[in-house]
Amino acid sequence: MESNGISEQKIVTGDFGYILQDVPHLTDYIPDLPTYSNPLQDNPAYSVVKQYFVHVDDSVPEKIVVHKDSPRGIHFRRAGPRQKIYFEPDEVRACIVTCGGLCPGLNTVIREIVYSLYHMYGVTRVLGIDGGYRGFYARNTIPLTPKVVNDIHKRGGTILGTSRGGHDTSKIVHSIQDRGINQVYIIGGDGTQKGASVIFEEVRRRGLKVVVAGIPKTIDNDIPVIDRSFGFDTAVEEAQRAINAAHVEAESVENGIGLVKLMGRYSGFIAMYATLASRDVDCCLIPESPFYLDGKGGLYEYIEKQLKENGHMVIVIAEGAGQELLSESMQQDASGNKLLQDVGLWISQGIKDYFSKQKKMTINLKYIDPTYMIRAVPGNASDNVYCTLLAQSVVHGAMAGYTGYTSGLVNGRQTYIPFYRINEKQHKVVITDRMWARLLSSTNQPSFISNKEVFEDRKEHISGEKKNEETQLLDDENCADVVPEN
Ligand SMILES: Nc1ncnc2c1ncn2[C@@H]1O[C@H](COP(=O)(O)OP(=O)(O)OP(=O)(O)O)[C@@H](O)[C@H]1O
Ligand SMILES: O=P(O)(O)OC[C@H]1O[C@](O)(CO)[C@@H](O)[C@@H]1O
Ligand SMILES: [Mg+2]
Repeated sequence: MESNGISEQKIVTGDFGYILQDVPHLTDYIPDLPTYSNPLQDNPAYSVVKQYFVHVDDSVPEKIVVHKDSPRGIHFRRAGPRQKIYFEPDEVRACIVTCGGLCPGLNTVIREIVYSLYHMYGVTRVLGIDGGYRGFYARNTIPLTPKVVNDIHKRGGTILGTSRGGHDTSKIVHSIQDRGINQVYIIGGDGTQKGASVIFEEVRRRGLKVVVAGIPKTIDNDIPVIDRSFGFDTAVEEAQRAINAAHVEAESVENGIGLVKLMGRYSGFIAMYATLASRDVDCCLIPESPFYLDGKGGLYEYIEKQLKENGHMVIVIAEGAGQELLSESMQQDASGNKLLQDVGLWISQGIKDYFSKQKKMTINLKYIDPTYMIRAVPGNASDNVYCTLLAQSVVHGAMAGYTGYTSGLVNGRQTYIPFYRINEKQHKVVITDRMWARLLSSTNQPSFISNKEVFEDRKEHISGEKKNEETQLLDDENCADVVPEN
C-alpha cells in the first residue's frame, strides 16, 4: 500500500463504471485492531431512529447530472456513525487545531466536535492546540470540555487562535506522540489540508494508531469537490452590507460610483455570489476573468455608459482580480501565499484619473473595503447547522477508524473525501460556465472576452481538446486543473 513513502489511493470498482475513491482506515496499516459496539445504539436520542447507522456500502456520487448511458462514475464514502468503532471512549485523546485565516463558524465546529465526542461517544479528553500548526510544538494546549465551549458559537474567530506558516511535520507528529493524542481534528483551508495530508503520511509511516481528519474551512470557497465551504454563506451575507452602503452612497450623488473590494485571493466566488444576491451591482470583477480598462469594450467605456444612462453605478471587485495589471513585485505570507497589491485603491485612482483628465467629467467615487469584517463574524444560522453536521460527521469517521480524510458535503450529503482529492485542484469560477453567464446577464457588464477567444474555446470543446468536455456537464467543471504557484 505504499510507494515513495506516500500511501496508495484506495479505489474500489463496481458494476457499470462504479468507482469508490475510498479513504484510508487504521486497519490498512495496523492489522487486528479490536472493535467495539457504538455507544450510540444505547443513546435514547438516536436508538429510535430507524437505520441510524450508515451501511458499510453507502456511497455518494460525485456527479449527479448524468446522461442515460453515463458510467456510474466516482463516489465517496458516505459519512455517519458506524455500528462498530475502533476506539474505546476511555482510550481517546483528541485534539483540535485551527489554521489559516479566520472564517465564520470556526467556533461552532470546535464546539460541536467537543460535544459530539463527549455526548455521543463518552470521550472526556479533548485538547485544543493553541495558535495553529506551530502550537503543537511551541505553545500550551487548552483543555476543552462542553462547559468551556458552551457558547463559543456566538463569537467570531477561533477560541484556539490560528496562524500561517510553522508547519514542521516531524515536530508536530512528535508532539502528537508525546501527548498520547490518537485523534487529530484539523480545521483549515487548502494549505491546512495539505499540511494534514503530510501529517497523516508521517503518522502512518510511524505505524501510530492516530486518526488524522480534516474539516475544510475557507471563506474563499476555493476547496474542490465539496458543495461549498462553511462560512461562505455568512461572508456573502455580510458583504451585502458593504454593497448596500455603496449603492446608497452612489445613487445619492451625481455620477456616483460605489466601489466595493471583497476577499477572494484566487477564486472570485464571494464577489460573484454577493453580486448575484445584491442585484444592485453593475459590474463584478474577479481573478478568473481578466479585464482591461481602456478602449472599446473596456471597463472605463462601460462605466461612462452606465453613468450616462443611470447616473450612478456599483462595482464589486475581488481582491485577486486584475493583479496582472498591477506591479510585478511579489511578496509572500508565512504560508507562501501571494501577498496581493491593493487592486481597490489602484482601480479607484485609475477611474478618477480617467474621468477627470481624459473626459473632464466630475465623478463621485466612494471606495468601501470591508476586508476582515466579512470573515470575523460568527456563522449565520445556515452555516451553524452546516458546521454541526460537519463536526458530527468527522467525529463519526474518526471513531470508526477512518483516517486521512476530509469531511465534506457532496451533493447535499456528508462524505469522507481522501486528502489527495481535496489537495489536487483549486475550486475556481469557470467563466465559460452557466453561473458566470447568469451573473453577466444580471449585471449587463461586458464579458471582457473577445469573440475570437469564445470561438477558439468552443472549437476546443467540440474537438474534445478540453478535458471532460464531451459530456458538457459544465456545472461540475468549475475547478482549475493545476493549483497555481503561491
Ligand atoms: N504544502 C503544504 N504542506 C504542509 N503544510 C502546509 C502546506 N501549505 C500550507 N501549509 C500549512 O498550513 C497552514 C495554513 O496554510 P495557509 O496559511 O495557506 O491557510 P489555509 O489553510 O489555506 O487557509 P486560508 O483559506 O485562510 O488561506 C500553515 O500553517 C501552513 O504552514
Ligand atoms: O490577512 P490574512 O489573515 O493573511 O488573510 C487574508 C486572506 O485570507 C482569506 O480570507 C482566505 O484565504 C483570503 O480571502 C485573504 O486574501
Ligand atoms: Mg489558502
